[in-house]
Amino acid sequence: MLQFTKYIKKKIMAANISDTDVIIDTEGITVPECAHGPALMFVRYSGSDAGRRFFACSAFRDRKDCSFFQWCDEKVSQEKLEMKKVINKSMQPKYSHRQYRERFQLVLKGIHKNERQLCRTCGLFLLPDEEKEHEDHDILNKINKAMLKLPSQLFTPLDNNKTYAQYLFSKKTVAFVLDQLKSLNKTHVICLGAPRIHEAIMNEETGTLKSYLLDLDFRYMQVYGPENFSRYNMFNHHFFDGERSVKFLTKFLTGCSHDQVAMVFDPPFGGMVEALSVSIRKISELWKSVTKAPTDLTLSILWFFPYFMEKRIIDSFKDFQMLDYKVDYDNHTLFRGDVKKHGSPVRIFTNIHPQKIKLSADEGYRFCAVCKRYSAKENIHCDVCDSCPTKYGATYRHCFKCDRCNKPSKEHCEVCRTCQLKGHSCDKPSQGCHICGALDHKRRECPEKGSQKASKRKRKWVENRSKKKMKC
Ligand SMILES: C[S@@+](CC[C@H](N)C(=O)[O-])C[C@H]1O[C@@H](n2cnc3c(N)ncnc32)[C@H](O)[C@@H]1O
Ligand SMILES: [Zn+2]
Ligand SMILES: [Zn+2]
Ligand SMILES: [Zn+2]
Ligand SMILES: [Zn+2]
Ligand SMILES: [Zn+2]
Ligand SMILES: [Zn+2]
Repeated sequence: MLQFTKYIKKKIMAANISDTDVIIDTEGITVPECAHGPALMFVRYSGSDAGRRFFACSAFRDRKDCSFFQWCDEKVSQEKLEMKKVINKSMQPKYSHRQYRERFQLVLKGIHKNERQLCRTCGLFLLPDEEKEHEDHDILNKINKAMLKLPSQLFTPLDNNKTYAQYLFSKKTVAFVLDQLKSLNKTHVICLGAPRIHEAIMNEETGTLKSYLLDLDFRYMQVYGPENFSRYNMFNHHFFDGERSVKFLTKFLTGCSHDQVAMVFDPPFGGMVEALSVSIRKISELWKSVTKAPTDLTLSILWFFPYFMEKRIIDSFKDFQMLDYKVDYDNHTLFRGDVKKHGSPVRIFTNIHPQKIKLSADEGYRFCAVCKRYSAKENIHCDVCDSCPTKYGATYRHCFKCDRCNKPSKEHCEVCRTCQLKGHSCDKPSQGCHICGALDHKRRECPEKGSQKASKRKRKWVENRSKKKMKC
């Protein structure tokens, strides 16, 4: 299982540090749309088409799930454009938000609880005469009103990592998040890709919190009206109901003070951080303009992501910090093996001061007076680094050659000039810049970018490593 978890980690990192980059700046370019709104523009750096730009689906990372693909320099025929329109339409949900709501009201008020049915295969609450169309499907019967208040438990989790990656928080994590929001005096929460937090807030009896859900999952259009839910794509900031949704979200935020709002954000881990960052900034701008927040303030965000993506988040959001709290999921079986040993690898990244987010002593967290934050019990303060440096697993050990703390399973390698796992291969850099090989930046920030000497330099660098390795 440990090996399997490593495999998943590699895949998540590969989605973000691959030979393909997303190009955010598309000003002056006509961006085509797939069924999930405007496509993203990418460039690949290797293979026969290296350097050629293309458009692909922003939401789904497998062509099997959304086949949209178009070269940026391609002339698309009218016939193909028409065909794409037909495909996009066929991939939309069966009903509009209004129609889903009307159907749901009929189910709620017109059908006795013993007769109420949900087709879990289609994610659709059924009207009386529709049963036949779903004959071979997975049908849930006898749905009472209490069950309808917990849609995230009724719907089958869409846990394909390349599409919805629907991993749902455990009860404990939901309670933790709600407690934190309350103690931070938040009243309005934007749940971006966090249906379970939304559901818990909607069911809260005290009513101190209000929530607005933004999610790609069309099934929630049945349960929540537009005043609480909009179908939204977090990779291209696309509201499927356009301005109408923006108006509802604006209305939700209207009247509350800027510091009463927070956003809880749990995206698919394989998604591109750069694209997510753009959407976060746009939502933040909306919050700023509606609540008239001072320009130097930012929307309070709790972003759930694996610890090994820390650098990528901090690169985009300098004021974010990673908390030690280990986020627990109900259906994240992929992480189970390691979770038993070390706890979950998923953390919270936030721009809220970590001191304000109290972690329970009962679960082993303690307050580090030097760092002014709560740290996990294994995360012992290092006086040399002047921080609590352990990210995951056993307590990190200080390496004076690297001048930082590293995993205890690693030891310093004179060839790589960093701490590496025993038995690693010195000539295969697992991370770092594809152009010059340095570990402290990505291809995008490489000073050698665009230089003709770059590949020569990389070749030389690899050669040197191999020579050193032989000497070693
Ligand atoms: C990792 S799950 C998070 C669920 C959360 N842990 C909870 O329990 O509420 C990812 C969520 O993002 C949603 N999602 C996936 N792709 C999306 C996209 N492109 N835009 C918006 N939401 C998306 C999924 O439907 C799912 O609810
Ligand atoms: Zn698509
Ligand atoms: Zn069905
Ligand atoms: Zn510390
Ligand atoms: Zn240290
Ligand atoms: Zn070292
Ligand atoms: Zn090495």
